[in-house]
Amino acid sequence: MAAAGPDRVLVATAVPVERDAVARACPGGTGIEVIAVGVGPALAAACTASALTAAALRGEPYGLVVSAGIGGGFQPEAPLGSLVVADAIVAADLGAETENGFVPVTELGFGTVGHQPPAELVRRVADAAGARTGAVLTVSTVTGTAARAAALRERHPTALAEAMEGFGVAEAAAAQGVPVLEIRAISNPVGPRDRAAWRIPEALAALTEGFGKLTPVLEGWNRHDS
Ligand SMILES: O=C(O)c1cccc(C(=O)CC[C@H]2O[C@@H](n3cnc4c(=O)[nH]cnc43)[C@H](O)[C@@H]2O)c1
Repeated sequence: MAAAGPDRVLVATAVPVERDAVARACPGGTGIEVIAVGVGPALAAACTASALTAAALRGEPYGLVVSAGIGGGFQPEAPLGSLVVADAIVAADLGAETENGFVPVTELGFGTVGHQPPAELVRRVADAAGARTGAVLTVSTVTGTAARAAALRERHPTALAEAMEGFGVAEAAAAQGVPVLEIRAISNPVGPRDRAAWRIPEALAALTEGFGKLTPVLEGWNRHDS
C-alpha cells in the first residue's frame, strides 16, 4: 500500500495581523492554510470548527491544526521576542473559585481542561524554530497583576506563556479527531499591566521568522508516520 502524503495543515491565529505574519512564511502550495479565527477561546473554537467541517465536507480534511500568534511570557523563562511551542494546552480559568481557591472544571465532574500535542512533533517544531517548550495557558482575561501571574505559575509550574485561543482551537480539533499544536511569539510579560511594554511588532517578526524555519517540519508531517 502506498504511504499517505503529508497532512494538510490549518493555522488559526486570533487577528489578521497575526495571520499575515504567519502567511508571509507559508507561501501558497505548501498545504498550509492560515486563517484568523477571532480573539478568545469561544470564537476561536467556533471558527476553527467551521473551517475543519467545511474542509472535511469538501473532501480535503486537515490532518493538523496549529493555534498561533502572540502571547504573554512568564518571566524570566520566556523573554520578549522568544518563541514557545506548547507541550500542553491548558484552560487555566475554566472552573470555579472557592473559599479554598480555584477548582478546575474536571474536579467538578465536567469536561476537560487540557490537550496534549503530539510529543514528537512538538520536539521537531521546537528544534527547527529554536523555541522553548512548556505549557501554554488559555485565559479569557489577560493577566494584569503580579499576584495573578504567581497564582497561575503555582497551579501550572511548567507554564511558559498565556494567550486567549489555544484551548478553544484544541477543543475544536479534538472534536474532529485532529491533532493540535500551539505556537506563541512572546509580545509582553505576564504580570502587572503595562500596555506600553508590549512589543507586538517584534513578536510578529519573531512569528514570521519562526514559521519560516518550522514550515518544512509541518509540510513533511503525517500523523500516521509518527
Ligand atoms: O490591551 C488590552 O487591554 C488587551 C486586552 C485583550 C486582548 C488584547 C490583545 O491585544 C490580545 C491579542 C491577542 O494576543 C494574545 N495575547 C498577547 N499577550 C497576551 C497576554 O499577556 N495574555 C493573554 N493573551 C495575550 C491573545 O491570544 C490575544 O488573542 C489586549
